[in-house]
Formats: sequence, structure tokens, C-alpha cells
Amino acid sequence: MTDTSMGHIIDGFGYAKGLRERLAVKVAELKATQGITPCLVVVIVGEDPASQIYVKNKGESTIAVGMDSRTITLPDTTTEADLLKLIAELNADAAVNGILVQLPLPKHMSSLKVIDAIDPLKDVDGFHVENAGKLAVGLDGIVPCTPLGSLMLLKDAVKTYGGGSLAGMNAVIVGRSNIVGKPMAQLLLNQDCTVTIAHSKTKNLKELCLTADILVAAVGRPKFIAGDWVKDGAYVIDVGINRIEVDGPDGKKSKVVGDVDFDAAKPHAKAITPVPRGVGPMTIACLLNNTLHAACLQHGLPAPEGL
Ligand SMILES: Nc1nc2c(c(=O)[nH]1)N[C@@H](CN(C=O)c1ccc(C(=O)N[C@@H](CCC(=O)O)C(=O)O)cc1)CN2
Repeated sequence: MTDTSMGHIIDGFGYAKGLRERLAVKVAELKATQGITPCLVVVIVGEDPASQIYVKNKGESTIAVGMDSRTITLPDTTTEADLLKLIAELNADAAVNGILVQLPLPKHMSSLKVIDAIDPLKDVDGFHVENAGKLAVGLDGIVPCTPLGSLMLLKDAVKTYGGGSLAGMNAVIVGRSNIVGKPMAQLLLNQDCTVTIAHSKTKNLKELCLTADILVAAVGRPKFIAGDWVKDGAYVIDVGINRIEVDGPDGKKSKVVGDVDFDAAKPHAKAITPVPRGVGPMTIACLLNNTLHAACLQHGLPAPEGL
């Protein structure tokens, strides 16, 4: 029988706020002791409405922790060659510590090529192959923001509700993208979890999910993970952000939901991230963390500790 006491909600919004406050202290220390103010440049190409909101939030959050922020807005008619030229200029600019190109890019551009053009030391998204390689072999590099934020929430939840470490836990990640699924798998392997990555061709997905002590959903399909796919006592991390239409009293309205059927999964889970206010806010907080980390690496300083 399902234990109805299960299902702690993991407060990503609150955790992200605390992380931003701790980062602001570290940024002030860096300024006071080294005279360095980290600077993040965000480049957006085109007018995707969701991207415009995320980029605005990134700029405001960067300023709020005491860093310098620049946003470069380019029309969607920009050529790939022009974008690569801009990245080369930002790479060469010593005042710039972090470069982020907002995704998705317009269809006429190769995101792999664009990401590859960013100096790996300034790649605050952690998407460059050099940073992906460092993560794979356990070297100090820049870790993608959403998986990093997911791991922070997971470690905190296991400490709070499970009392132990992640070592030996079975983790199933549903989704194999370069920016979430694969780096998440590396991070969990580095925590000594036994990791399985599932994808659209995986057989018996429900049965596989039911083996998971840690279930990470990153498929980009609303409520794809049903409640009865969640093992009793599992930790559920929902990375999905899907905008759907729902019926309201005044007609249709849009709502953001995750990849997990939250209401059905919560009674099974030991702890679960909601959508919104779960993993999402951690993405921007970890971007600030990575910008500070990048600034330290570029000046030969150790990565800030105790965050
Ligand atoms: N270069 C990058 N592009 C994109 C990334 C990224 O990490 N780097 N991630 C996403 C978008 N994203 C940040 O860029 C992002 C998405 C969602 C949230 C967030 O806080 N979501 C809220 C809900 C928002 C809503 O109501 O629409 C939440 O979950 O509470 C932050 C950042 C794709 N592109």
C-alpha cells in the first residue's frame, strides 16, 4: 500500500534563492580581495518569447548578485558566420568571463558549431566538448547548469529525508540530451550511483523506472512519467518545462507542467521536484555559480567553496 506520508516537495525556488544569496557574498569577497567583478555576456538570436524571458531573468539575476551583465540581441536574420565572429570577439575580450548563447538558435545555425566556438574557459553553460570531456573523466571544468542544479537539490533532499549519501543508489535518467541527460548521468556516476539512461527506444520503460531509487525525467513530454512508474520511496527530479493549454473559467489558458504526472507520482515518492519552482530556478542560479567559477579559473584562483 502507498504510504501517504511520502512525497516531500523539493523547494527549488527557495534553494535557488539561498544559493544566489551565498553567491552574492562570494562575489563581494572576490571584488574586495582581488578587485575582480565577474562579467557575463548573454547572446540571444531571434525573438522566441520564452527565450526573451529567460534572458531578461538572467540579466537581472546577474546584476542582483553583484556581477556585470551584458545582453546582446541579434535579429534572426543573423548569419552563422556573424555569430561566430561575435563569439571570437567576446573570447578575446579580457573583461568578459562568461559567454552564453541562448538556445534554441534559429534553424539555419548549428548549435554544436556555435557552442564549439566559445572559449571553454568562458563556456558558462558547460556545453563545450572540452567541458563535457572534463566531466566525463572527473576533471575540474564547467558543469551544465540544469544537471548541476538538479544534483544540488537531490543531494540536499537525500541528506534531509534519507540521511545518507547517493552512493549505491539506482538512478534512471529518462532522456539522453547532451545538455541534460548525459551530463546528469556523469554527475550521478561521480556520486557512485548505478546509472541507466533510458530513451525513446528503451524497452519496458515503466518496469525500468520502477527500479529507480532516483528517477530523473528529461524527455520534454508533458506528464510522460505516470504515477505508477515511480517506486515507493524514490527521489524524483523533474527537469521538464512544458507549456500546455488547459480549460479555465474564461476559456483556454496556458500552464507549465513537467515531464512527470506530479499529483499521481507524489504519494509514491520520498521527495519530488514540482514544476514550476523546482529545477527551473536552479538553472539560472547555477549559471551565476558557473560565471563566478569561470572568473576564478581565468584568474588562476581556486573555485569558490562552501556554496
Ligand atoms: N544556453 C542555454 N539555453 C537554454 C538553457 C540553458 O541552460 N542554456 N535552458 C533552457 C531555458 N532556461 C534557461 O535558459 C530556463 C528555463 C526555465 C527556467 C525556469 O525557472 N522555469 C520556471 C517556469 C517558467 C515558466 O513559467 O515558463 C520554473 O521551472 O519554475 C529557467 C531557465 C533552454 N535554453
